Amino acid sequence: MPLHTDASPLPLDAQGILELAARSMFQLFSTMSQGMFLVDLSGRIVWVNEGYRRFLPDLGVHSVHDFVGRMVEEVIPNTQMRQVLETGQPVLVDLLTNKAGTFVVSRIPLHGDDGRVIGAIGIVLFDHPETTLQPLIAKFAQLQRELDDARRELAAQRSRLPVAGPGVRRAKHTFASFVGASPAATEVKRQARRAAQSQSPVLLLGETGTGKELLAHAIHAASTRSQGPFVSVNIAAVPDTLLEAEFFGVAPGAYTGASVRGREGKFKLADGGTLFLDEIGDMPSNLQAKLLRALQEGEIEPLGSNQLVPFDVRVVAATSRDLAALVRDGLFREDLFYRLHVLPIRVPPLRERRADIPALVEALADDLALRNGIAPPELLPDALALLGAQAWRGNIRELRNVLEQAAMRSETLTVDAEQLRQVLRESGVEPAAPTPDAGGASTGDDGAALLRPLAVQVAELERRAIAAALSLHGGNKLATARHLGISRATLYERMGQPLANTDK
Ligand SMILES: Nc1ncnc2c1ncn2[C@@H]1O[C@H](COP(=O)(O)OP(=O)(O)OP(=O)(O)O)[C@@H](O)[C@H]1O
Repeated sequence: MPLHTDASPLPLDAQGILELAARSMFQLFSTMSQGMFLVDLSGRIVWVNEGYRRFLPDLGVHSVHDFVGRMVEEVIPNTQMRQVLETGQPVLVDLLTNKAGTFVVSRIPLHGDDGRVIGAIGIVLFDHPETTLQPLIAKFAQLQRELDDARRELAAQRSRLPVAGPGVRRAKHTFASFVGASPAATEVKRQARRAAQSQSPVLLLGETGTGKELLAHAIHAASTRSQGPFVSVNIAAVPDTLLEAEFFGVAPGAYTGASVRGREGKFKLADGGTLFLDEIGDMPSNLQAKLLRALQEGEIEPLGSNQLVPFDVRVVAATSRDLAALVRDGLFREDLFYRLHVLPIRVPPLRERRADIPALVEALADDLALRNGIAPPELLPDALALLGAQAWRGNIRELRNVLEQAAMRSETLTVDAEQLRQVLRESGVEPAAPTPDAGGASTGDDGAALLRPLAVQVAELERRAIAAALSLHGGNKLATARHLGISRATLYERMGQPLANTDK
């Protein structure tokens, strides 16, 4: 292709092309950047473009005449232009913070014909990077957090301190972290607080993302074992073949390839503290028997050892599966079920406590802001109403994810209903239409509902209580009646069924 045509008159010589390229790039930077200025070899400002002038008031300079002719350090605090003049090395991207704000800047030396530095050019690529570069900064903040976590875990493994090995920590949450003041949330916290006072096993039952793990931490933190370790095992996440070693540990040199020092299992690591067994419904059946024996005897037998090791652990188990149904189907041992089912707590799904949504949104937004180094996203009223109407099958975890994605996409840090709809659709959920009280302003228990005849309201409450207790106990009527503090006969009567003697 010819370089020199009438339509595109490119110079033919290399020098000409270079000069043209330099001029074009200079113009590009001048228009695309937020501002530019030039200093001579002594560091004196000799030129400033139109864009840069708007920073002058924040730098405390009243006119361009007070800027041009001054030494760069006098008017731009923290500038690194002098280093560029002295070393001749460009700084392509840097953050500069001074009284005018934080800026992403470039500094490029200017060379004379003989190759020597004769000055430098300063370019403000972005101002307010905390908003313009938000996705980048958020990503960086997240990577930094992950790096910090990994470093902490590594340091603790090295020093073999049980408090910070993977899954071994002091409790991260207390009851104050469990946000919610609706009747359902208050009741679950009441039950969990009572459970914290006891040494018996606790079984947390509830859909995914309802806060079972958070409650397990809180129970530990409020128990007499709070100074001991909190150790968790997510049974669904560990391959079946590794679970036994994970639970009970491995004796030194137990098998070819086993470490000479052996490995402590989670039971031993949790000694004196709480062992949280998450997704207990996924426990393989051969291990169920071993877990039952360990719980009954208070002793474990590490793999490859024939010695029994005592442990002192309080077990909190959790599952999102219907454990009673698993027992009925022969997939979960009944004796283990009863061993764990001493203090069952049903953790309600979010749709049963919609009144908590505004408070949860506020707490989650603050937490997101803290973790990502941003201002908390602010939800407009239509956005809150939309959130209040969703089914939330993934419960609070899903709410958190939706908020996080919406906040990351919003350029203004306010989130409206349309942005949320988009996020919901992209995660495969068809958004439900907002309902008038969906923002949680009303709990649904007040207003017109409270003015209905008392008998109607009492009957409705009774129906809901029985349904909830039946579901918690997998349809077991005896356990349901006990839970509700009524006789089995009363339960049948309220359910409108004849008393069945064969029923448990
Ligand atoms: N009441 C609450 N207040 C504030 N945050 C909550 C609450 N409940 C849950 N969360 C947050 O929601 C997320 C999911 O909670 P958590 O992991 O405890 O749920 P889970 O029931 O154990 O879920 P899974 O069954 O999937 O393990 C976490 O980020 C947790 O901090």
